[in-house]
Amino acid sequence: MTGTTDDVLATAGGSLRADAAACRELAEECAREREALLDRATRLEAASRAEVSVAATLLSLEVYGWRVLADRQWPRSAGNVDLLLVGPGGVVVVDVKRWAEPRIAGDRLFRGDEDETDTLTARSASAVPLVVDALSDLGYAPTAVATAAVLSGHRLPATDVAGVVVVGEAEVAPWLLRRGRRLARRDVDRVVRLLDASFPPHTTSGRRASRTVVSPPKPRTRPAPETADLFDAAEIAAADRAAATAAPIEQWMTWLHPDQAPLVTRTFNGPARLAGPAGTGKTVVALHRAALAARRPGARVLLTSFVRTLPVVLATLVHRLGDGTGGTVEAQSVHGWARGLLRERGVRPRLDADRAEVAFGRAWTSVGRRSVLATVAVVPSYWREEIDHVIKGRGINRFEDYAALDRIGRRTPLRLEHREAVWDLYCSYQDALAATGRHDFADVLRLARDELRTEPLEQPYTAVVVDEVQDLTLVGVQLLHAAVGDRTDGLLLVGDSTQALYPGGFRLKDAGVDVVGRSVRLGRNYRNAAAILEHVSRLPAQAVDLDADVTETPNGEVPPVTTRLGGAVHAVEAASPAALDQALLSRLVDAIHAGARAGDCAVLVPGNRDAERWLRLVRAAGLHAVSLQEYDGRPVDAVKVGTVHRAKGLEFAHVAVLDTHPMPPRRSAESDDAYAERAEEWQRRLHVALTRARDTLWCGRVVGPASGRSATMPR
Ligand SMILES: Nc1ncnc2c1ncn2[C@@H]1O[C@H](COP(=O)(O)OP(=O)(O)OP(=O)(O)O)[C@@H](O)[C@H]1O
Repeated sequence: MTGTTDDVLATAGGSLRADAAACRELAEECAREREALLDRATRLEAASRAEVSVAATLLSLEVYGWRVLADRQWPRSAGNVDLLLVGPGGVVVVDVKRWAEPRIAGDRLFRGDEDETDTLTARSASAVPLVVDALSDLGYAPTAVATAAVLSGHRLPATDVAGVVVVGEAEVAPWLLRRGRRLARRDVDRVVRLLDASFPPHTTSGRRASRTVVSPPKPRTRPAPETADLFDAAEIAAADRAAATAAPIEQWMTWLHPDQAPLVTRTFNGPARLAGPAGTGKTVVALHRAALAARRPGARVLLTSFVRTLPVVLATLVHRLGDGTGGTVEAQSVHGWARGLLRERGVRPRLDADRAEVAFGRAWTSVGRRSVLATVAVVPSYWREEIDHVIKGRGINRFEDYAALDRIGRRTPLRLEHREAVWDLYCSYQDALAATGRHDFADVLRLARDELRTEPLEQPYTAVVVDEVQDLTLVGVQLLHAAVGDRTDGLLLVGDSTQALYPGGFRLKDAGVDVVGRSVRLGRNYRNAAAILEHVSRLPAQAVDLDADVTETPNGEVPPVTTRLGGAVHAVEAASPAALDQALLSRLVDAIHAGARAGDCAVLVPGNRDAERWLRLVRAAGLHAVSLQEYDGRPVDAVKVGTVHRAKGLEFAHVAVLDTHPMPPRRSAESDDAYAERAEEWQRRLHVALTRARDTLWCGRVVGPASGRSATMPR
């Protein structure tokens, strides 16, 4: 069959033409792909230069003990880490970003108009567990690992974006140097060795670009800046100086002992209790748990204590621990928090301790003094404590409950007629207080608890961590319990019964808090040098029965063993108070002139008036002094002066304690029971004071006629 001439000419060479068109199309596709690959290569080279530049900046920190592992492979996956940093400030996983227009708005990170926050956090969420996992064998707490995105070629102070520190290249070195000290030098070496093995260097041989990953280049507003001269040696030197002054007593541990580390990540399926003698790291573990809880999505964490000044100090420490990353922890005293809650609910309690004292005086004069209570050989303040701590502190509203109450920790037995008289005194006190329109501390907690019982928090806390719980009343515990409930890893009660400073006690189960099976006792002392611990162990330890029926699982050695050798105890006996003052002042001045840091020294005294007097004395001797009322946990170059109550939960390298008689002066008309109870409280306070000392302890007391007491120490 033949066609027309036109048909023949149109058909001829057709398949070759089609092949040619296909070749041409492929050539154009290759050309586009070539362009894209070249563009990608250019961007990768720039990114690589950015990583080199950041690495070079960080290498300059080697003199400060920082080590840099560059371009590491994730274990069991194709991912990589740009830089892994290990140094005195812990471990930091670094992602280097070479972006043209980074900016932070609110708590989001943008690249131009594009919100990159989720990509940023997703990367950190996949990298951090791998590092934590690698380090867990060494007892390293998860809170020790930070992630940072370094913006190459930009200036930006370190800012927390959803748990990742976003920092300009120029500010990364000062930021690292400012981080609290977390690792000793030999630990840095151990961690580097471990990470080096777990995260091998990325292999470069045989790498091929994949055609499928090639994407058309994104339009750019302007090219990302190449690294300029952003690295400022003066800034680094300043940060290093700041880190050096921050180091001594406020330094924070992330290197937890293997006994402690599992407690940070352990899941408690309800309220939990962390017990153990002074200095065993209870607070450290609690702060790690608070920092970790704050990193969880939707977290709302409260860190609190009965001691007014302690939460501020703890907040400073937890901030150092979390490095300002990973959510916030609210830190407030229990009373401060309760008052805030009441304010929000439109209730304005008028807390007035002085008026309360006057109201009690009236009640005692009109009712108490004429009752059978006047025949009991105790001082009137005993009855005030009975009302504050036993009746109001335990939330008792009905006489029948008080009549049947097991008065834990109270030694003076009260028969029914006594209890009736106490109840009358209580009612009279309440009337007198109501007449003034004022409230006492116990009222504030009770009002807040009742408020929460009527109307629970709209957004309950996800975790509430309570330090020094032994000093909280039963109503206080109920209040905090109501703020978090029985949720998993919610309520954590931290404390040591032997350090209770207030009279009366209760069992947690009476407060409706069940910690059975979730109560752990720490036993290894990290604070007190051996000589100090030995000295303290000679004092009788008096425990109020906070959770008598809870079996604590020992975690570590019991009885406590110290991890710090050496230390020194100076026991001074003077013939008069003036001679004792003089002895301590000379000691302080000599120690500081010999090179001791004023900020590492503390003078602990029994009462507020003694504290004011000692502030004046120290200043008159030409030294700087700061009241523990004002101390917020940040390093200060001044001798810290305060009462034992204000020193709770704190520690100092050198501590001087005044009035270290093992027994209080006996008051006239005080029964044996009443004196024994007061002596127990006295000894617990002394115990708290002495156990604040890390390296040296100075104990002073007046002996002989001026003291009115015997100087014998119990054996
Ligand atoms: N694993 C550890 N390694 C080294 N030091 C540690 C460790 N754990 C805790 N410490 C340090 O021991 C000291 C005591 O810890 P912490 O204050 O937590 O004790 P505590 O049990 O709360 O004491 P207290 O009941 O007296 O308040 C602190 O200086 C803390 O940094």
